[in-house]
Amino acid sequence: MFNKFNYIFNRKEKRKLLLLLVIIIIGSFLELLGVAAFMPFISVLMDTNIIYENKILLYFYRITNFGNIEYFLAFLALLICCVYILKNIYLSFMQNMILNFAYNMRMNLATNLLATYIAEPYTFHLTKNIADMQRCLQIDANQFMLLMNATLQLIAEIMVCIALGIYLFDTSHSITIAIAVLLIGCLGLFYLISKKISQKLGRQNQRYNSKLIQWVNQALGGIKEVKVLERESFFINSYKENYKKLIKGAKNNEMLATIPKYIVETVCICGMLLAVVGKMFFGRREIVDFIPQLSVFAVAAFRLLPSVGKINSYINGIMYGLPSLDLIYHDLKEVENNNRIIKKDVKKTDKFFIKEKICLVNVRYRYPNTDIDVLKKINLEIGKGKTVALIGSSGAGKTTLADIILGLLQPTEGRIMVDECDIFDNISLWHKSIGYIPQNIYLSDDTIRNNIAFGVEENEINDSAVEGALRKAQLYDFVQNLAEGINTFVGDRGVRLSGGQRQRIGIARALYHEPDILILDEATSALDNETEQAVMGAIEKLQGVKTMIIIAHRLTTIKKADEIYEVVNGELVKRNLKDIF
Ligand SMILES: Nc1ncnc2c1ncn2[C@@H]1O[C@H](COP(=O)(O)OP(=O)(O)OP(=O)(O)O)[C@@H](O)[C@H]1O
Repeated sequence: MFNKFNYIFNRKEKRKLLLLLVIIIIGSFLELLGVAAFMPFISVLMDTNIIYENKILLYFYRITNFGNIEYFLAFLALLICCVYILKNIYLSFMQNMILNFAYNMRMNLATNLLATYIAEPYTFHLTKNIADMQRCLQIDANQFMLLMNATLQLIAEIMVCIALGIYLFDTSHSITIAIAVLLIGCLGLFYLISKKISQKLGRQNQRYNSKLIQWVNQALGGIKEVKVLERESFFINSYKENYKKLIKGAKNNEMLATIPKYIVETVCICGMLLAVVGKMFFGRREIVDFIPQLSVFAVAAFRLLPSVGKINSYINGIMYGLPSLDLIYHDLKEVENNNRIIKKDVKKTDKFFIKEKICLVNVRYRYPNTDIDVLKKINLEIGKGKTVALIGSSGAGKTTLADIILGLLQPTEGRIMVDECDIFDNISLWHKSIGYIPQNIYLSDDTIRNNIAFGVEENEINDSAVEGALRKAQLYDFVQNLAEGINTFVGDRGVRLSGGQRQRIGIARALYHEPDILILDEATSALDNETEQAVMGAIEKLQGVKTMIIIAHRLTTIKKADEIYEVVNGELVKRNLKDIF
């Protein structure tokens, strides 16, 4: 566990943690002071002669110069109040620091995880389940925070128990030993039994949480099909079934965490009474002599009982959270070992300027964990300003080829060159030069303006570029007629727009940053003939100005292409316009 913490925390966080530990140690001494402060007060209350027997008490009695025991007692009471006020102010400050640290850790961890997931190669996302990543970012990061908080609180409570234990041992060996033996025995046994159960419940909790997210995504993501097929109850029941299993585990774990509280209370009270009874029968002193000691034990118990109970619930919390720590550690380690495409810093205005051509040289591609080459030996030259169309049957490998040209997939063999440069030498620069229009445009629940600029801060959006892109995508008139124009919200995934409008927003998005190269992957296949023609008309106007790669099923969309290639058995075969039409 500590190795994993060591891996997850950065240097700054480790320094903060060290500082917190020092603050916690000081806090436990203050707790001790809170209990110990009662001893002189009770002793003087029981027997005023103590003042003359105890050097410190005598010193205070003399310098305060009250001359009256009642006033001196009131002074001691006031002193205890002050100790408690200061101690508790300090402890609240300490708690605030612990919570701050744990919550900040949660935020940093979740942000780091998201950043690492996003930075991963596209192939990582092809194999990873989104619900698992969502759970890791939300639920596991939160579990980690709870685990972190529980560990710090556990250290604080253990420190308090040790400090108070030493003090109590000094006050009465027998009572302390009796209680300690009983406590360690009972709680040790309980811990051994509950450890495995808690970890198992934690792992179950992870699994069911993932499933819950998955059911929500499936039910709401496919709401149209769910409604038309009237499968509402299937999704609701599946969700509820999972929830039942989740809450059963969570409840059992909560229960497991509360049991020690009752054990501790029973053991402490029984232990203390046993020790007193033992002293009464076998001790050599009068029972009245033990009253100050017993009072201190009562005060200590008042502080210690909840503390020991909490220690157990923290241990339980740690066990329950361990699977989340394992998973976060595993995910961070996994991505560390992946070969990421190294990105170089580029200026906003930088671009790849094609002088002559884009070349695909002997490109071979095989998806990870498969044993078939989807693309075998692709050689292709696309001259500057030319439009190349790629056709082929379903599953032939057109999208794979587009993803390789986009730099999302790295060829298993071969290179993608822009004049003399390999695009993977500076992938950011390449991405700035291309506009990509996929078959399904992802629209966020935001305005048309923000969806076109996509991922650009609102105050940095270039409105004339948005307008230009809208015009080129044949959307300008439609947007002008909307009551709120470009500030109209499109709804989640663009539900308030028609398929054709969504597609054209995607085209406008690709054109917004004025790329030199356009890659269209079945970009117009969802549009009706008329809209498709209008959009293709707009795209055809860019012919000669931009270098274009068009993947299409409908041959009408590639009529004006300069060259046509068909993907057959993982290879490219040049086709003639006349042969196709
Ligand atoms: N993530 C993946 N892992 C393994 N194999 C994959 C993966 N994605 C695609 N494939 C396989 O690669 C082959 C080519 O798929 P691709 O999507 O490139 O075809 P396509 O020509 O674009 O098809 P369509 O026209 O139907 O979109 C298919 O046989 C497909 O099963």
